[in-house]
Amino acid sequence: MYHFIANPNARSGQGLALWEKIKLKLIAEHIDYQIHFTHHRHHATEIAAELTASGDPVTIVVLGGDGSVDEVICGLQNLSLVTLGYIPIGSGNDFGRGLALPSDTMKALDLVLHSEQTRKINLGVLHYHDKVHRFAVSSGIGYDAAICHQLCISRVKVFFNRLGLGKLAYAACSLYRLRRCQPDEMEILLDDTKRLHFKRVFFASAFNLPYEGGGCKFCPDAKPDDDLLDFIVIANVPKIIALAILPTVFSGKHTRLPGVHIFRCKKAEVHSKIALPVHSDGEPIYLQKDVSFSLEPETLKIIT
Ligand SMILES: Nc1ncnc2c1ncn2[C@@H]1O[C@H](COP(=O)(O)OP(=O)(O)OP(=O)(O)O)[C@@H](O)[C@H]1O
Repeated sequence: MYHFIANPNARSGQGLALWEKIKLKLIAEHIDYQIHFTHHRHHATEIAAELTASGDPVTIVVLGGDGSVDEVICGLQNLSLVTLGYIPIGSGNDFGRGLALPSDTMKALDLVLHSEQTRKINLGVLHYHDKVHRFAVSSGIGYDAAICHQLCISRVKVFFNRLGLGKLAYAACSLYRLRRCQPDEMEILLDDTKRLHFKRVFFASAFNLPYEGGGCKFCPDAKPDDDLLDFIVIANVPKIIALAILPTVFSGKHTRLPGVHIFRCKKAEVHSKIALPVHSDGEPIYLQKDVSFSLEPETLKIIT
């Protein structure tokens, strides 16, 4: 039995129409399934928690964007008994991109239904105050999170999604937020031993997969099954250089530029002098000064 958790609102409202196409194929192939639509933010977390509470093996298929994946993994219990399939119908789809899953809806469905291959992946964990929040792709503090916060409140994403140009929404918000960004000091501690101090930090982010922001390859070498996080800090360069770095992240060539610092670790603690936006898989986690990133001890099985 496949449990589909579907965000009808993904890609600015196109999720429902895509589900109708999927449903026809499931019926035609006599697939045993249940559909669970999300009705509000964080609903996918509640559904995932209910589906995995019993302690029986369960196959869950997420139909949505990176935000939906994030909400589902945050609800999962008994990780070792869960098999997760993913049909990317969001605007960013960096989870699917990072795992090289098909971007075409029907091809992704075909893979979920007929592939016999699975891959065990790590899940990241963001810690803030006394709270934890899992992430599948990336989580960060500063400028990249400010872009995510902006995307959530602006109409730009809806506008570009209607034109089928969802990625441009991220580009537009990146430029808008860069003008307003005030880089400030951060203390960073990696694996309890390596202490770093940066004076003018744009952002500091932990990556489980290479891409965020709809295809920006910030950590080109991040692997989801190496039991490590790739940790990037963009700091100590003038804004004009930060602006020059932005287009190079699509090719991954930014790693050679000044101001780009990439580390590999199991745990990163960040203490920012000022409260800054935080995100987990693009979902806003308010403003924070102290956050840390680590890995979930258990892995999650993904249909690939
Ligand atoms: N029924 C709903 N109505 C309104 N918002 C919803 C509903 N279901 C889920 N959401 C919210 O929609 C947000 C975005 O969802 P999702 O990530 O699936 O799509 P997307 O934003 O188009 O894709 P991406 O995250 O890849 O850019 C999530 O924060 C989720 O909480």
